[in-house]
Amino acid sequence: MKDHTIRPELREWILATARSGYGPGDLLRLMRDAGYGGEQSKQILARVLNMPTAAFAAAVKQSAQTCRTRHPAAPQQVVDGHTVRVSLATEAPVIRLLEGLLTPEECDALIGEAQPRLQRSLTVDVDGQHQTDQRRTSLGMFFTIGETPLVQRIEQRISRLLDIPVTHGEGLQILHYLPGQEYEPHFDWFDPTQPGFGAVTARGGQRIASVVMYLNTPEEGGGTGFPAIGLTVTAMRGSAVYFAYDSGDQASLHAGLPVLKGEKWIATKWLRERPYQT
Ligand SMILES: O=C(O)CCC(=O)C(=O)O
Ligand SMILES: [Fe+2]
Repeated sequence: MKDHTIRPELREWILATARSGYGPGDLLRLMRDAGYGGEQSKQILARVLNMPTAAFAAAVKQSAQTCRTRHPAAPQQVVDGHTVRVSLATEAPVIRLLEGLLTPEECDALIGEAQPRLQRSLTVDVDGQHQTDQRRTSLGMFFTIGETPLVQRIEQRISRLLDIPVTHGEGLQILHYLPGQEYEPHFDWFDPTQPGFGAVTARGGQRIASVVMYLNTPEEGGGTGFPAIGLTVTAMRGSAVYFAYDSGDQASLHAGLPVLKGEKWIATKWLRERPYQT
């Protein structure tokens, strides 16, 4: 298609709409709603946005798979007959306290399945490499998606509760902390200014939300702290803290506070904006 066949008003409208935050998929839908054919719309949009048509089509496909989690609403949500109470909510950052996300039996069984496979926890450095880290002294392990019937059931429950496909989840991570062990304040999203950003987001894109599930109640300490708002969530068996963020949300800073007495077991589910499981 020749450039001169695109009317200047249309070109202006496309550019203005794209600048105001509409993605390739939205633009395509709007053009079709306005009566343009699918192929014709793709070609016009690719031309105005200065992209090869194939790259534009790939961007549409990607943006169609991009999603956000739904923040569970108070007072409770019933998922597959299982009641989850939403007992605290903040909006900046977005946090929901989820009581009864797991049953005591599920907590114990999950610990039992993870225990034989624990290893020193790793963190992801700025180059996307995994490494041991002084800031994170717990032992941990990862399940693969749907690895056991129990893991599958928990993943299904989270998926329904947050309205996001299971495929957007990273494998469930189990962590075990002993007295003195902690996870110092950090963000779960990947920093776009770091050199490893491309590598860690190549599959699944950015992280958009976390669910930290408490598998036991530590005798003392071991809550999850949100220092930007001065909030400490108590670690209590079966409950969970859900928090959602966009990259750069400084208020989502959080920490696994030191266990003072007893031990702490958690299961963490990190969610990505696009499918992570292929
Ligand atoms: O241990 C906690 O309470 C927080 C864990 C955490 O922040 C994480 O696994 O990303
Ligand atoms: Fe975290």
